[in-house]
Amino acid sequence: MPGIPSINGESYTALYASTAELAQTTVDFYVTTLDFFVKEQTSGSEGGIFWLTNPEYNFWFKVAVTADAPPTADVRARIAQINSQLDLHDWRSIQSSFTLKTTNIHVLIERLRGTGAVLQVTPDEDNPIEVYAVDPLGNVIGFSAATVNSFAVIPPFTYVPPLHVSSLSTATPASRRPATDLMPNMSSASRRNVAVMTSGGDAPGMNANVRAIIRTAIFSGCKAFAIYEGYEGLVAGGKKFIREMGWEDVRGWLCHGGTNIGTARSQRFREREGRLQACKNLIDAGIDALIVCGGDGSLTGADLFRSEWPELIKELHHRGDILEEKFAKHKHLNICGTVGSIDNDMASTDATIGAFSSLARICQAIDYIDATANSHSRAFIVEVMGRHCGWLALMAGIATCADYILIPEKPASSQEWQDQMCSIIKKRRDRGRRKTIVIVAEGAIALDLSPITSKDVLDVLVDRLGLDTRITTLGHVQRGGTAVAFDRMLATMQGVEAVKAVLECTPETPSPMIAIDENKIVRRSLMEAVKITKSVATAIENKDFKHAMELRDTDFVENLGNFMAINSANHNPASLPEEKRLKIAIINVGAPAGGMNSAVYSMASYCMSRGHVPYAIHNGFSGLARHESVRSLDWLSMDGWNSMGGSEIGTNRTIPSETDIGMIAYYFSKYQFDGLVLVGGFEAFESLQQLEKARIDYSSFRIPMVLIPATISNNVPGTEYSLGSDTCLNSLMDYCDVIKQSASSTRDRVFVVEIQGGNSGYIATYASLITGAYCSYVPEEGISLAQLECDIDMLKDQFGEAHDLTRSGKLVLKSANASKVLTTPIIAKIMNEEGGGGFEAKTAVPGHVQQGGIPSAMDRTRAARLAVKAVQFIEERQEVTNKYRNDVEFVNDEEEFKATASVLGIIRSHIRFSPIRKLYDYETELGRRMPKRVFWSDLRKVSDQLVGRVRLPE
Ligand SMILES: Nc1ncnc2c1ncn2[C@@H]1O[C@H](COP(=O)(O)OP(=O)(O)OP(=O)(O)O)[C@@H](O)[C@H]1O
Ligand SMILES: O=P(O)(O)OC[C@H]1O[C@](O)(CO)[C@@H](O)[C@@H]1O
Ligand SMILES: [Mg+2]
Repeated sequence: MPGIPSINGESYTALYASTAELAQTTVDFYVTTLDFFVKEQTSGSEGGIFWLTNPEYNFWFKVAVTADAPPTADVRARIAQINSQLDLHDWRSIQSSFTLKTTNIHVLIERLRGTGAVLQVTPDEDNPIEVYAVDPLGNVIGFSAATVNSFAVIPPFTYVPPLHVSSLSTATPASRRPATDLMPNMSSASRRNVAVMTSGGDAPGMNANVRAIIRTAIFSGCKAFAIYEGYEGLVAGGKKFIREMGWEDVRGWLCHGGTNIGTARSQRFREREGRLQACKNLIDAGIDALIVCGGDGSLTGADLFRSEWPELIKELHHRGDILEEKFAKHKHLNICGTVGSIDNDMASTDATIGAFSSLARICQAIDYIDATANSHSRAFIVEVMGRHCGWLALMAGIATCADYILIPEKPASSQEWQDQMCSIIKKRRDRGRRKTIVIVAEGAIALDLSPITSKDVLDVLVDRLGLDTRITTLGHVQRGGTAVAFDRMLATMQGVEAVKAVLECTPETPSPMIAIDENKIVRRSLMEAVKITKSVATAIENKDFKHAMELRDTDFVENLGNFMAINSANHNPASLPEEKRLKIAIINVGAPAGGMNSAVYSMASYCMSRGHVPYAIHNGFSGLARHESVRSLDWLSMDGWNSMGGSEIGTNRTIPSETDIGMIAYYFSKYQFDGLVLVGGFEAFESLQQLEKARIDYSSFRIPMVLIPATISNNVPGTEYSLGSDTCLNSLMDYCDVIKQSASSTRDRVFVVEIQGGNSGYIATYASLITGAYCSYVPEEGISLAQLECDIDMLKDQFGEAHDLTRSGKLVLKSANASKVLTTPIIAKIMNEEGGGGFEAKTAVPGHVQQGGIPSAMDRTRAARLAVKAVQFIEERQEVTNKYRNDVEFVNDEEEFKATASVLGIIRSHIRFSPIRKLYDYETELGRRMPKRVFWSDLRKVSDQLVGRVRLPE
């Protein structure tokens, strides 16, 4: 050991790694930069971040050291001083050691040696320290966050062969570019051979899931395998069915429908003998982690396989089919489920991969049928899939305003459903509706569990109502086509999380299933999820329908309640007594966004079902101030609005202060509104803030007011989801798919696509993730020349590697506001200039096409859910606003009163009402019209990771 000099006379205790570790030295590393590092989300954490590099292999990684201590000026100064002492390009100058001392810890980087960097750490007694390595994209890798007390050794690096060769090219100077192929990741002991399979009915998004799993596994230093033909392939085994996959093998898969690795319904796997063979095949292929993407059946099979594994392997060992060494190595099956099925019938997750794509197909078909039904004044019975689950039928019913739905979860006696259906349809027809749509889930049943078929429904409509009726069975069209934006995102994020999960699992960890809870990707217990799913079937078999419904996710129950209420509109007696009925206004503010019409329709219909009078304020606040544009909404005039884009009641960006707020207050008073629903983006947010502020002067504003965020930019503080953003992503995705196809066919072409979104990079980031764009430039990051140069170099390399032989079109997405100087045409010009003829760059500007035409099924159904919640909020807060209606004194101070003007948002796994005052004062960057915190930053890393983009350290 060389002597350890002290810096600035700091004292420390030196502890050394085992000499065995040091003896394995193969390459020297050196510190290239040293920065101050604040660990995100842990207030007061601090430490140092170190970039280590190995010049020979062009490989970089970071070591971060943090401690729970507030960063002091003293610490910052000391780190800066150490920084200045380092010659960043001469490793010899730091051959000897240096010390970092923060308020709580000493960190000594004694020597940075080939197979591992030795960190020596002396923690303050009460403050254990987290030491971990992160890769060049900032992901925590191999050496997971661990609490250490004395020292930590970054495990040996493994040279991963360059599977995505293009990012390995030496054309870019080694000093500037980390090679993502050479991830150090984990010790060989913890490296895994990760396999993925798809099973059950194919579902749009399965390919995105497989792509994410394969690439994340490779990125993490694992070998990746695909098992072809589902469990059938697993039972058959061998190289034909269990194939190692490379980075390039899944290129372009994001936009493919179905599953490229095949799927099956396997009888053999249902037998123990088949599973025994599957066990052997997995072990023979050396696979030690299996990710199954499938529906309830597939995951039930996976759970059974997991539980039987110890017995299966023992039997194989006993028979002599596997040797001792393999028996010891594979004692535990590391398994994980990603839920892929159009049926959305798996418990513990809000959505399965493919369900929203299927819903989109159904809605599109019903939109088409609507036109012909309307023309002939006919009734149509549309039969949809879903097996024993009514989710598709229910959500399609909400999205298309169907007249009636029949689903397995809500069986009724023949008499009951026939009477109810006929009564609703008759009243609607009497009111002038020319068409009738009934959606029948294929699993619909009556109380005695006998199936209700489309033909049964047809007979009733013909015999009792005399309607000219047709049946349309949508069939496998529902499973076809490319995945919608949400499914591509869900599948990708689930894939990334699944690989993380299998790498983190220990034999003690219960097998996970990757789920989504509102807007958050979460891990759930596979066993639990399977258990609950099974109990739904059992409850139905036992005719315990109430319990079956309770076992479905809460939003299923909520959506069903909403459908029933909205559907009854003003045909049934109102559900509230006279004295509780209100006058509620709705207004659209800002640019048009998909789902605005559905929000108005659902709000008005729900109001009618309760006995409230819904009013629409047409043409925004300027419309109201100038033209008294208040109209009550009648049911028939809103017929068909759900499938229409834009805003039928008009919308504009005027906020109250820009028009006559006194007039607005006057009209609120004249119409005696008891509540206001605003639907819109940042202007709606500002409008709500101004009305809230003006409550002190105008008592007519002392009513509950709620904002449903609706903007393609998704930049409203207090929510992670705005209506219209999904529609926008889908239209942008379709646009990008077409552009990419053109670029790929022409070969060697890059399209720089200009994306809207104001100062929010949300759309560009998500679009990049779901289209497989090479990169996105967003306002939050700006565009550095160094990064642009690096990107151009990488593109050049990648096109160079492709040698014109493969489909090699690329997309670069650029938010219009990412840079004032580096505009879209200029970026394309620079690319052409600097690309050295290696590729051609062109621009594409989708402009307002991004607002989308017909709103997506997700925007329509979420609009309905949020609109009902908004009305419920207004009902619930009446008492509070009444209390303060004449009490100016409290208007400014009372928390409960302030909270009656709120934003209705989805935040991670919660639906939340956040008081506008709190959001405006503390969580908004007014100048940039943005929330202070964006929730999607991590997604950018995933995006980069999945296309092998190299990100320079900031
Ligand atoms: N109880 C079980 N035991 C063993 N294997 C099972 C079990 N249930 C299902 N599987 C396996 O999973 C395969 C797929 O199951 P299933 O046909 O129910 O589709 P799924 O995964 O539910 O997807 P989807 O419903 O979307 O078609 C089956 O063919 C079978 O091989
Ligand atoms: O494609 P298959 O094997 O006929 O199965 C159809 C079934 O698969 C699903 O599409 C998915 O489970 C169900 O909705 C439908 O009942
Ligand atoms: Mg199923």
